[in-house]
Amino acid sequence: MRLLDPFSVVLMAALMCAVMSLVLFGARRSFPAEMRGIGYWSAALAVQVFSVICFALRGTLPDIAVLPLANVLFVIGNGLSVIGLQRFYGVDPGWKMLGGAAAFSLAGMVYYLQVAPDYAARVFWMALPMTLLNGTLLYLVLRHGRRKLATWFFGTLIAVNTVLMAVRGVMAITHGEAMVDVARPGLFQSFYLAATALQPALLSVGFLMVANERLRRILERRSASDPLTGVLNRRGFGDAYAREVARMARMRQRSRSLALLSVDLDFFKKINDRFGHAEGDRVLVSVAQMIGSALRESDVLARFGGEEFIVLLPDTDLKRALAVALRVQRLLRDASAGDLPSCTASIGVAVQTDADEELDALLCRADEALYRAKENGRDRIETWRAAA
Ligand SMILES: Nc1nc2c(ncn2[C@@H]2O[C@H](COP(=O)(O)OP(=O)(O)OP(=O)(O)O)[C@@H](O)[C@H]2O)c(=O)[nH]1
Repeated sequence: MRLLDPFSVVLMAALMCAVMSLVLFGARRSFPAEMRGIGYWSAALAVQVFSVICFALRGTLPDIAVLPLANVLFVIGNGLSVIGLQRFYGVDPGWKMLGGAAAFSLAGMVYYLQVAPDYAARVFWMALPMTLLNGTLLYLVLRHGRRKLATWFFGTLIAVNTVLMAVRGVMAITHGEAMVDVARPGLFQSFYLAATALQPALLSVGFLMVANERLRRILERRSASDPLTGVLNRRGFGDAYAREVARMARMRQRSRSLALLSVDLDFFKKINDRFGHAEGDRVLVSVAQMIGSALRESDVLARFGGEEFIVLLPDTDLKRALAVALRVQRLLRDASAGDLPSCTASIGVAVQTDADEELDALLCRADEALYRAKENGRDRIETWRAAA
């Protein structure tokens, strides 16, 4: 029973590969530089187009001129997908595996075409590197992919493909040439033909879905952080604060409290004026690191702009908040021996015990305390006190 015409299927496959290759090549520029591997995925598809062209020349040119090349290009195409995914996940690219798989397939193809012609043996031989490469793709997704819908879709496609490659290899040995020759009619042959034709384009869609998911996370992170120091910005801090207050409300314990430190560098304008803006930037980066080193994992550090940092201390009362503020103050003083210009900070401390209080009100109270620290001579810590 012939379900599919091999030539038409192969032609459609080549066209899909070519289009997807162009799509990925164009898309690669719209992704941030830290997202790597997309260019390799595009190259992988382009190589597979050439592989299909070689397969299509079968009959026009002698088998020995086209089949080894077509198969090796198919292996290289799949190998480049592996390299692309390795780079995408930040894993060292396995060039040796790609080279080894290509050499292995070339040797087998030439041997089973020229020396001991055997179609079934060729299919089995080719199934080995293809199963290895697709199995590596699957391993990479399982090991490094985030458990998201896009990853499940991508992983399932790769798993189906890997199983198909392995099954075809086994069937070549157990059932012989008639069962695995795609030029012959048959259900399995047609299924294999359709699946391998769709595979490169479908896998690329899966890869693009995973890449988009990564892009979404990167943009989300960027929109929540301060580009200079890498700590949270006002937006990110607002989200972290809202999460903390919601947690506080859930606990329904009146004794629970959180604290806020408003840390403002003293006479920072002088540092800029004397050493230049770039040096001022370096001081801000180093101050952010210093404050961060004085905090617990659960504490939240942010820079809203300028030379003011805000610290959120969950589950913290006034006494502990003052201890943290003191630690920050000491760290800044001690750092004056380093290569960067030294600076001190004034710190305002406010504590929140009511989960219904708004962030702006808490910030206002911390700022009032900060203002007093500035007024009273700077390089000081003041706590918010209700007006008498
Ligand atoms: N290098 C650098 N400087 C910044 C940045 N943002 C704000 N500034 C500078 O920080 C300085 C803040 O100056 P002021 O508000 O007068 O405060 P100050 O000099 O620290 O004085 P007090 O806060 O009163 O102790 C200004 O010179 C701003 O240009 C930044 O991202 N990088």
